[in-house]
Amino acid sequence: MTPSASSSNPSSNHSPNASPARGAAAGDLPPDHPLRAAVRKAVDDVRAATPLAQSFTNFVTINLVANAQLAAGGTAAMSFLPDDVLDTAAIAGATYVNVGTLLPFYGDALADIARGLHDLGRPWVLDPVAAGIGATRTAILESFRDVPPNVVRGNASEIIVLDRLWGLGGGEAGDRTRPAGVESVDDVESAAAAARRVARHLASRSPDGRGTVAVSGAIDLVTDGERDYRLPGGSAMMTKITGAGCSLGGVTATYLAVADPLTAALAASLHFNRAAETAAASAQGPGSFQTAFLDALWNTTAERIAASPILA
Ligand SMILES: Nc1ncnc2c1ncn2[C@@H]1O[C@H](COP(=O)(O)OP(=O)(O)OP(=O)(O)O)[C@@H](O)[C@H]1O
Ligand SMILES: Cc1ncsc1CCO
Ligand SMILES: [Mg+2]
Repeated sequence: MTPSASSSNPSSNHSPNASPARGAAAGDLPPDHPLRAAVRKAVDDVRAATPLAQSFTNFVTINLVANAQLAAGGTAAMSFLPDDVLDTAAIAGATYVNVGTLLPFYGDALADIARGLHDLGRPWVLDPVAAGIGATRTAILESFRDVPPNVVRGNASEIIVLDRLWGLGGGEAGDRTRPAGVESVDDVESAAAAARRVARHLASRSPDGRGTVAVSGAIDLVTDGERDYRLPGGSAMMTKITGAGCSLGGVTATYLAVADPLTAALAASLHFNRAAETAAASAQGPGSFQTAFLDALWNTTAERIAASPILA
């Protein structure tokens, strides 16, 4: 189906010459580019190995996160206590942390979990949902600064705020944006500089020197701080189901269980975009779209995901 919100959706434009981004002279990566082989391998490896990625996530979308991880080929486990999360981290391929809904004990718990994951050297993905709203969430996100994740996945407003909270050089006078609840009020391109700064910060704190930020929106942006990759397509129907972003974060953790941060973020975002296009073609509205989307996550081939437009 074609929702009215998709009139500006570039999903039908898969041309290598698709307008990439403000000021960027980007072209599609060639078919033999190593990143395409890495993405294809990650998709195959998840389906072969069914890796566990655990989640500490919000209670609005927790079921969709688990189901998307299963449909992508992984397995799920949800945990909220530091001892439970850190014991599970030892056997999980990666951990997903989402700060969408907070409870009083989360402040201490999440600071302990981030420190523990760092000390154990276990990879994790942060989804800084609603960054900038509430002193408790701000304190939690600030506590991650020195023991940060390997991947940050969020919408544009969340990435802009995280850059500011971590004092990475953004936050010019007057730049006081924050999400409207969990929704972005900024477009992806306005978060590009912040995304690069956050990615470089992640890399600087990681023993392997790698870190990646994925900014979701009409054209997703994935950056390792050195190079930007723009991923057109998907469906605006994704904004009509709750948890599209949360489940993308969970599936990014699934891919992080088998791949490096950049490959994991690319594979998850590309997988979501292709599955969303398939789902939109048959859905009658948000309910059937969510069902069709899970089916499409399951059925989309590694070849199709790896052949996606990747503008760099
Ligand atoms: N206009 C759009 N056109 C195509 N795809 C979109 C559009 N907006 C969002 N998406 C896709 O939806 C998914 C979730 O991105 P979004 O930016 O909505 O996350 P979010 O705001 O964190 O969502 P939530 O917090 O509600 O789970 C991504 O795969 C993204 O590519
Ligand atoms: C609606 C909502 N509220 C807190 S988290 C969440 C899910 C989308 O991020
Ligand atoms: Mg979100």
